[in-house]
Amino acid sequence: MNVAVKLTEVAVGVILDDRGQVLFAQRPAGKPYAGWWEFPGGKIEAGETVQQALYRELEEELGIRICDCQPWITLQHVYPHATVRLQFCKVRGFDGTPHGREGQAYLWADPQRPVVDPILPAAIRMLPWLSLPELLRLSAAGVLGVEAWLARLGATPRAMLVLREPDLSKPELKRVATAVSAWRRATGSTVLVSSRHVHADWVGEFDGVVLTERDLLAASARPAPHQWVGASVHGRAGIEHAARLGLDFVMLGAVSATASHPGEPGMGWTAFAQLAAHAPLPVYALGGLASADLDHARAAGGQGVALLRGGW
Ligand SMILES: Nc1nc2c([nH]c(=O)n2[C@@H]2O[C@H](COP(=O)(O)OP(=O)(O)OP(=O)(O)O)[C@@H](O)[C@H]2O)c(=O)[nH]1
Repeated sequence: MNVAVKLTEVAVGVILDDRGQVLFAQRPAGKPYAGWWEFPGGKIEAGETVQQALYRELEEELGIRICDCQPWITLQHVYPHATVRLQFCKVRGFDGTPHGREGQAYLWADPQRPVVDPILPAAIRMLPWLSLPELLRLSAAGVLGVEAWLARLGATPRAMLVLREPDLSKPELKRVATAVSAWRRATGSTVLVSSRHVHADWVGEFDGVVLTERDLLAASARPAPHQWVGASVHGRAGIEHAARLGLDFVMLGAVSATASHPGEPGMGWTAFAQLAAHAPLPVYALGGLASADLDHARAAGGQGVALLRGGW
């Protein structure tokens, strides 16, 4: 028998300050999971949008009026008391000073060292994702030329880089990978390698892997032992499979027309938003973009932008 599950819709605010700290609130006595820490928010009432519900909840709970709020992650979680669909939004701007109007404790903390404990199971999944940058750079030695790109890499401070070079010869790849390893050590950067290169002996030290969509769809488990695992996807099937495997992010594209695929129009921001704003993991916009597109990506529910030519 198919029993319909009642879904409780919840709007959640991941409120960020200029130093990257987030605001945690403690669930008050009398509620399920009393004493556990969470991000502020609450149930969406009939007829409300996510943003309207969050505006109301944060004013009621914390006395603040949000003015910069974007969708980020949507996920379902089954608790003994309810099945919830949580729509996490990033809040980067608000008026007023947060104060616990319902007597609950709250505090600002670094999401990588949150000091509060215990944190609700569905909220804790956001913490590693909060250390992902908004700008992901894809190596561009093949499109800009090896020497030109290595010069630009050398002038680039700490960043998250995906090494993906489908068009270089083996000796060129080895030279690029050696330089990338040295840059990684010198700047404390994070380097992820495309799954098309991951078994090559030249690859050097790196921090994670980005699966091609083909490798993603062929995988039945998250590849071990990497700190970060992402995937490159073109639509809903890829996003859903990446979420099932517990990956950290996807790059979704192409959003705009790209020089790599002349004549093919991109999916555009509307289609990107329909997928990204409902995705259960962070989604970078990819394809024909520049850092000036970051505002579009944020507004569309994206984690940020992944840049090839536009990143250098
Ligand atoms: N606000 C919030 N709720 C979360 C988070 N993570 C998470 O699983 N939830 C779940 O989402 C649901 C939110 O319901 P709530 O009881 O806080 O909502 P509310 O303030 O409207 O409560 P009320 O109807 O009792 O007044 C709870 O089941 C809670 O366990 C989170 O980070 N923030």
